[in-house]
Amino acid sequence: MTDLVDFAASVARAAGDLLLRIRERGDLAGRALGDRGDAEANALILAMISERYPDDAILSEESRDDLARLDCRRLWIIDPLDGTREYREGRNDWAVHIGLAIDGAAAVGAVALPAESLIFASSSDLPRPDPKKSRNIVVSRTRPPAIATTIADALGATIIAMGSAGAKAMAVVRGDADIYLHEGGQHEWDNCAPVAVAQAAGLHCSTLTGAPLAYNQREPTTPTLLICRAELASEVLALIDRDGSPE
Ligand SMILES: Nc1ncnc2c1ncn2[C@@H]1O[C@H](COP(=O)(O)O)[C@@H](OP(=O)(O)O)[C@H]1O
Ligand SMILES: [Mg+2]
Repeated sequence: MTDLVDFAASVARAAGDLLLRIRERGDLAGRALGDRGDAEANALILAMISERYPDDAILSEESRDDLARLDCRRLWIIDPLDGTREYREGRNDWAVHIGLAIDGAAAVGAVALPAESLIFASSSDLPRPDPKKSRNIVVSRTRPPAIATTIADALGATIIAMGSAGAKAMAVVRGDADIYLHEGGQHEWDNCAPVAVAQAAGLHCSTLTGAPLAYNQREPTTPTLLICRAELASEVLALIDRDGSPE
């Protein structure tokens, strides 16, 4: 497994460096910048994975979905640029996701936060921050879930809006936040690598009903997402249940 984790991290690093170079060139802006970053990072990632692991299937946000993946035990699930909006805006909260699902579970992952020169991988040397007295909940900048307010009120927590599923999940891994909540749907590439890293860091990962997250599904979507400190999971899930299930 170490080889796979190191490889995922090296791919995330290479794609992140490329995305930084494209943005720093300064010749593109807005949608054109996002499109160029998506396309070039995707091409680099696909080339690196297919050269090293030619028998593995790949699911990418930026490539046609080949359903032959359903017959493969191993599926690389990649988002070359998660938080495209934030990348285009010159912000730091965007990420590269390199995940590997094995038998439908998020087994290996690397998440790069290139604008912060950080890479997180599903290895054992992840930060294990101590719980703080004050609580933070990270949510989407553009699609904050209504349930976050109920949970923030109950826990006395502060809601922080941030772009990118990877950046939010890594905020919990780093200890900057305690809970990441999402509803309204995502695709498997938005959360496979972040969940692999979060699980390796000992965090709770599930849907908002507490159901396990599944990967390499025919329809590669995730209804809702909860990533939080393990000791908060039952309280948060009970609050969501009491409020009325979002699914
Ligand atoms: N309701 C929804 N349906 C599909 N994808 C969603 C979604 N809400 C968020 N996402 C995706 O999840 C990622 C993180 O979103 P957010 O920053 O709002 O939390 C984004 O990925 P991309 O930037 O790769 O498109 C976004 O497109
Ligand atoms: Mg994404």
